[in-house]
This record gives sequence, structure tokens and C-alpha cells, in this order.
Amino acid sequence: QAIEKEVVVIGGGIAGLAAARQIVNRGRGRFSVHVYEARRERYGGRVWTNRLKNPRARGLEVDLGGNTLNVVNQLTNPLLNLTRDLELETATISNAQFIVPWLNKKYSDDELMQAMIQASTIISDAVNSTRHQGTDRSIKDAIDSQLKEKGVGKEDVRSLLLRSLPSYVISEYSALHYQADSLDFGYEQVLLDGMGELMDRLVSGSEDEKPMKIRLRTAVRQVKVDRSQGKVTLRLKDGSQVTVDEVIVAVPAPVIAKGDLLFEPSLPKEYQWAVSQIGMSDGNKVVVEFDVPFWPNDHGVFIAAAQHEDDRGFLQTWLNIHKVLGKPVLVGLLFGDAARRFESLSDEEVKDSVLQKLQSVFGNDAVSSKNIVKILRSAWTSDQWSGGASSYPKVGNVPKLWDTFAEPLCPNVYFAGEHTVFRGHGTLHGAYASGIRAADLLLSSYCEEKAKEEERKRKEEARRKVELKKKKKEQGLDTEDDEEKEEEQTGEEETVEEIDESVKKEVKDEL
Ligand SMILES: Cc1cc2nc3c(=O)[nH]c(=O)nc-3n(C[C@H](O)[C@H](O)[C@H](O)COP(=O)(O)OP(=O)(O)OC[C@H]3O[C@@H](n4cnc5c(N)ncnc54)[C@H](O)[C@@H]3O)c2cc1C
Repeated sequence: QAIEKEVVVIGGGIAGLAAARQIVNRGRGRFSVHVYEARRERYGGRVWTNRLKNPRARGLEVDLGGNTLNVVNQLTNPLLNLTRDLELETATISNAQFIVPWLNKKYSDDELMQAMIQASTIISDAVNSTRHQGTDRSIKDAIDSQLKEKGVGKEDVRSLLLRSLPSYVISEYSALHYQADSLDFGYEQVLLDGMGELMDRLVSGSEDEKPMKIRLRTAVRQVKVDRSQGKVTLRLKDGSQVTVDEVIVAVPAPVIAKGDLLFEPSLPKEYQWAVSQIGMSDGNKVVVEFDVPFWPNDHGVFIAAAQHEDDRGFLQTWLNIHKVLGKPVLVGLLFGDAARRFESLSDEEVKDSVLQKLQSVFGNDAVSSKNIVKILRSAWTSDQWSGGASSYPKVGNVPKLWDTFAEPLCPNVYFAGEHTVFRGHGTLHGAYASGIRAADLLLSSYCEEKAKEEERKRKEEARRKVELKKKKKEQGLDTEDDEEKEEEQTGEEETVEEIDESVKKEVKDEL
């Protein structure tokens, strides 16, 4: 079948790759699809599995970006089905241990489960009381006020658990729009070969699918829409230009907000407002490989309570990769201000703080600097092509900000990315679903259909006006005045004379 349309997807993260794969698979050969990716050495965006040196080599396959699949919504997380269909091997990170280092206390199994159930009730009460008050505030403030109201002390396990949650640590996380499963709970399934494996499979396609065309080192600077020609010209960072029929913009919100990707004509006000308002969280990972494992292997996650405000979000959570992959690796998580501060530390400082933290959790004699084989770390906030870890509802944000991007800018610009869906924002499954949504809109010729519908309405309105004019003439009334009056009332400026000749003819014929 002949190619009817050239499509470029800007951004090779999971959203862009999902969109491109969907068009390649479902487009019945009618579309030529290219993904333009700014990064020099890899696609995947905020999915980054460390096997850069040799993409085919198995080794220390650990993720420095998003990698855990949320299993709470078994039915609504499309990635759970996809990984099953692609027969990707998965493992479950579960069985957490909660440690209060300064009290030398460890909670696990039933004891921890009980505390978590009670902590969840406190969150529900915090959210409900905020809803009841009707004024937004941070989930931190809402939880703090519940703890006070219920007389739960600072060293109570429920309080320590709650104040270790990412949403508590990330400043100004909205209580009104808090969703437990978008950041705090339910992330427990990982791919044994890393999330990068899923990105590779999206790119290569299955045996009976065509591979996708990706251009790395191809940063787009400007999206220029020529409405009269129905074309889009992309100006690239290297100064060259490409003109195509349709574009899917799948870059993170901060890239647009910072003006690293420009639009001509400018984005409508509501789109600009959305990218400038949506909260963007700071989050990082540090992957530490040891010579031998020194931690108990029966727990998939270790969470250490924070004693001081400054410690909140700083390497409180450690994922036990040894339990999953059999390699002596721990992955530390950082959230909020701590994640941002972490990016300015030197390698030596990172090593020191990792050791200090692990010694406080597992004991001073458990580990020393000579046990560390390798440290890898992310810096998502200072990364030009991400500008943070993921979007989140800041106090005062409304879901409409995310959903603005669900609507394409017709005739030919569509949007995808985790910041373009409220349900699933900030997640892998939300980003994936947004890519499928953008592709399906494009495949269904959404903009052409919308234009046809608008044209139909315009003709109907024109016909109505001519009929009205005719009727008034028959009754001997002054039609011009009435028409003007009606236009004043409806705010319409179009006059019958301005209606297309074709419409007039059509109406005359009918009369
Ligand atoms: C540390 C961390 C941990 C996380 N953990 C989880 C988790 O466990 N589970 C979960 O569900 N989610 C998690 N997330 C969130 C998840 O990773 C993201 O929501 C998701 O990957 C976003 O995908 P995306 O395609 O929308 O954006 P991105 O992955 O950011 O893709 C956008 C792409 O656009 C490219 N680009 C940017 N500008 C341009 C330009 N001008 N021209 C061309 N290309 C451009 C970028 O390089 C990038 O490849 C985590 C995120 C981080 C950072």
C-alpha cells in the first residue's frame, strides 16, 4: 500500500515509542513513521536500563529511571498485559522491612502490615477531611494534622511510615488530588532484563511486526504548523528542517515550559498555562554494586525511617536487587529536595553518604568502602531532556491541566507523555496509554473528522440563516436589522454574504 502520510514522533520515551509502534502496527502501511530522539546514545527517556556499553550484553541490568509496574490496577495497567504478551520475565519486589535505626527497631511481616493498614486509614482521613474543607493543602499538612488530631506521636510506627512516603516528602503534593497508586503504593513488578528490554521490544516489534525507525541525536527545536498546506515543519537543533504531515509531541512538560521546544504559531494559552503549572517532582536513584551481599535476602525492600527533617527522602528506601537478580546490588531512592541536592554531590560525597546511610541501617560493621564495586546514579532534574522525575498534582493543580493535552492541536499536532493524562500521570503505564491514545486519534483521522464536523455545522448554521432571512422577507419584515440583532446576541460576526458561494448555491437549490 502507498504511503499516504509522513509522521514524526518527537521523543523516544515510552509514550513516543508506544505511539510509533501503534501506528506502525495499525496503520496498514499507510504511514511512514520516524521517532526523533534528542539523546545521543539511547532511547527510552526516563526509562534507562544500564547496559549502555553493549546493549546486547547481559550484566548489571539495573534501572536508573522508571522500572516498577503498578499492580494495584490489574485491569487498567496496560503494561501488565503487554509484558505478559511479549513473554518478558518479571519478578515481584515485595516483603518490605521497615527500620527505625536510632531505636534499633525493625518491623516486618504481620506487624508491618498492621501498621500500613492503619497508616492507610490515616491517609484516607487526611484526604477526606481536606475534601470536606474544600480548600486544597499539601498531603504532608493534611497527614500532620490527622496525626495531631489522633494523638499519634512522632516516634509511633504509623507516623514514621507516613512521613517516609514519597508524596509526604515531595513538597506541596496536593491532598485533594492524592491518589495512593500514582506514587506511594502498588509498585512491585519489575522486568528481570530491565525496563529497557520493553523499550527494545517496542522498537524492534515482534516477529510479524515491522521495526520502527528511530533517529537518535535529533533534538527538535521548533514545530511550525502551516495550516493552509496541512503540513508541519520541524526545525532541528542542527539547523536542518523536515516537513511532514503529522506530528506527535511526546517530550516532557518541562522541555516545553523552558522553551526548549517552540511552537509556531505559539501554543494556545491553556496549553502554555498547563505546562507552566503542572508540578514536576524531583526523584533519583543510586545503584550500588557490592562484592558480596551483606543484607538479609528475605526482604525485597528496606525502608528506613528519617530522624531529622533533612533526612526525609534521602536514601530512605533501598531495593534489594539480589533477591530479584541474584546480583549483590542495592538501589537507593531519593525524593524531593534531597533528590535535587543529591545531583550536586561529587562522586566521593555520594560514596560517603551511601556508606553512612547503609551503616546506619544495617550496622557500622556491616559494610565498608572496600566492599563497594561500582556506583551509578541518575540526575533527572538537571537532565536537559527531562527536567525532573515525573509530573504530580501540586497544591492548587486541577486534573484539567493534564487533560488539556488529550486534545490535539488540529490539523496535525498530537500530544503524548505522562503529563498528558491525569489518571496515570507520572507513571510508566500512564505514559504508555497516552502514546496509544495519541496514535489512535491520529489513525482515526481525528482532525479531518473534526474539520468535517465543523464544516457541517457551519453549513447548517448558514442554511438556518438563509431560511430565516427568506421567512422574514415573506412576512415583509426588515431582515437586515433582525439579522444584525441576532448576530449581536450570538456574538457571531459572519454575515450571509460571507458564506461560501457553494453553501449559498446548495441552499438555493434546496429552496
Ligand atoms: C527515578 C525515577 C523512577 C521512576 N519510577 C517509576 C516506577 O517505578 N514506576 C512507574 O510507573 N513510573 C516511574 N517513573 C516515572 C516514569 O519513568 C515516567 O512517567 C515515564 O518514563 C515517562 O515517559 P514519557 O515517554 O512520558 O517521557 P520520557 O521518558 O521523558 O520521554 C521523553 C523523550 O523525549 C526526548 N526529548 C525531549 N526533548 C526533545 C526534543 N526537543 N527533541 C527530541 N526529543 C526530545 C527525551 O530525551 C525522552 O527520550 C520514574 C521516573 C524516574 C525519573
